[in-house]
Amino acid sequence: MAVSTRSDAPSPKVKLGLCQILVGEDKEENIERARRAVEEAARAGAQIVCLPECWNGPYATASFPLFAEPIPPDAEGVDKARSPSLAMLLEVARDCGVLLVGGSIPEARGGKFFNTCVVVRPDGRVAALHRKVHLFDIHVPGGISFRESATLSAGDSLTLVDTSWGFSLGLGICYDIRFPEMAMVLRARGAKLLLFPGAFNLTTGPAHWELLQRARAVDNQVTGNGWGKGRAGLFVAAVSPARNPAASYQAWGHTTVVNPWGEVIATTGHEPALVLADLDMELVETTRRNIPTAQQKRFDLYTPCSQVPK
Ligand SMILES: NC(=O)CCC(=O)C(=O)O
Repeated sequence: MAVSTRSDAPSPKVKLGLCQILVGEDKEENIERARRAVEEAARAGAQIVCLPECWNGPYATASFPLFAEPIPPDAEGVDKARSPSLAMLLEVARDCGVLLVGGSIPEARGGKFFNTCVVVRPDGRVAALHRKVHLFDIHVPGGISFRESATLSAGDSLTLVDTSWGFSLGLGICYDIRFPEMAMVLRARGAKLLLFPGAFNLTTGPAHWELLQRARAVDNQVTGNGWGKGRAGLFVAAVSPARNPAASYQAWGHTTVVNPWGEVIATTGHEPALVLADLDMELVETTRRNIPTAQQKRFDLYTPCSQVPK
């Protein structure tokens, strides 16, 4: 697997490893590929490792129920036969001693299916579950049509994970990145890194994948006085599957990390790759001090969008 790495962080505090893996029709193979990718990331020194959206089976509405697994709230009770993807995540996080953001897998729960990200601590305990809250239902004539809601249900809460490096990371899944309100709430609750397992496509990928990451990195902080030489916002990373020519849905790839100034500090093409980036979380503090828009917001002038008459 190609290793792509680039970072301008002056004093690295945490190393991120993003696994852009190939996903096919064979669930067992997908699980083994994901396990090997996490191991490779850990060997390369990654402390936080992230897999892509829907890595245990094809990204297709008909496949979600077929590849879905129960995700019991108490990981102790995991039945390896029924939840082999989850069992692997718990095992490999513990074996490698990494904080593992387990991309997403389809989850079977109460007669419904969700697109769910499991986060596992380095000791193998589940830290959080994020169920994709914005379902990918779009129709771009001549481009892409997709309706996740044909087989999936939406989650109903936002997810933040505290880390042993003294910062919280906010989670979203793919289409969730298009909703700045969600990023703003995660940031307001303390997120300094937003991670999005995702799978954009060949229509929206070239147009919006990088743009949205750069926007989310800076959009809470870009205006105001005192620019100085500071930087703005928070770190954002999005992790895609590699492109599989045999798949019905062609993933864009281009797993990317953006710093709080909105600069791409690590990225790759559409082949399988491990993308590494050193994150200096102090940059987040510096930028928030130098461009203090959080303190300058005029909430007295902003009618909440939900209350604006249609
Ligand atoms: N899997 C997804 O949610 C895809 C989102 C996407 O491609 C977009 O343009 O948004």
